[in-house]
Amino acid sequence: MNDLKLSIEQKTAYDRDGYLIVKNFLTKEEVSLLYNLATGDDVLKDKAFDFNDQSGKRTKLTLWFTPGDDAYGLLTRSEALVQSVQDLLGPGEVCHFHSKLMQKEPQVGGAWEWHQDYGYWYKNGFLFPDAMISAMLALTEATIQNGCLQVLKGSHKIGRIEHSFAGEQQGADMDFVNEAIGRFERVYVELEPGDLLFFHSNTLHMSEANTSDKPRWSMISAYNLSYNKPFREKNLSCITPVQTVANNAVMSSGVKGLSADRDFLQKEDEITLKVK
Ligand SMILES: O=C(O)CCC(=O)C(=O)O
Ligand SMILES: [Fe+2]
Repeated sequence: MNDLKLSIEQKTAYDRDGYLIVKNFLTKEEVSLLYNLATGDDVLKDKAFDFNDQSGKRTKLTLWFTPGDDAYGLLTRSEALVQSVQDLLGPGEVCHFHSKLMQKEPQVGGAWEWHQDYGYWYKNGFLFPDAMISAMLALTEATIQNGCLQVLKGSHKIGRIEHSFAGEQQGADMDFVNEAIGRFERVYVELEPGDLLFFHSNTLHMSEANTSDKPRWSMISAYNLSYNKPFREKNLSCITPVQTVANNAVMSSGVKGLSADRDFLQKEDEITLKVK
């Protein structure tokens, strides 16, 4: 793992643009360990649920709250990742809200409507969007062809936009989105395996369906500062400071899968997701 220390310039860019790309955050060995685990682990597969877009295409995702001692937990607790989150969010205790393994399969991987992650999290009762961030780690390459993330550069400055159900997802009010599209640059975030993208909880983003013959797999981890205590979300992970581990923990732990008694999200239990 890259001994990441974000520069003042990177922090300035994040504050200005609402996102920051860190190339080669993970080594090739780490990515292949994590990807093999993602594709081979029965628990990760068993706990996955389908998340449908409006046209019926689906993303498979597995979401857990408390980070454990498995390779994914160790990654999200690594000094490099947690310290970078700290640098971007500013003072406060860094907590891990949840991580999702996103499995966007060839031909069937679904689209994501324009949204802000805070469009979801506001509904969980979080008050402070600036205390929340998403970190997306590419496990495969992400390209325009396989439906990479698109962000509107600088759109986090808009503040929260109203969100309502768009199929099973939350979509931002399209009048505001269309206005924003006219005013902010649209960036296609193409990533190599091991690259990392940070984005602000109010950054408008979306992705197209994966109509290519290549999968797009990623992990998205959401972090929060402990003072930002939500009044609806019951899971305590988001206000529990992360116990950090050394950057080499992912590799030195060997391949270790997630245990089945982890606090995985059941789709039915989540108030921000509509279950038909
Ligand atoms: O991975 C994607 O294409 C988008 C997912 C996303 O924005 C989310 O889960 O909030
Ligand atoms: Fe999102």
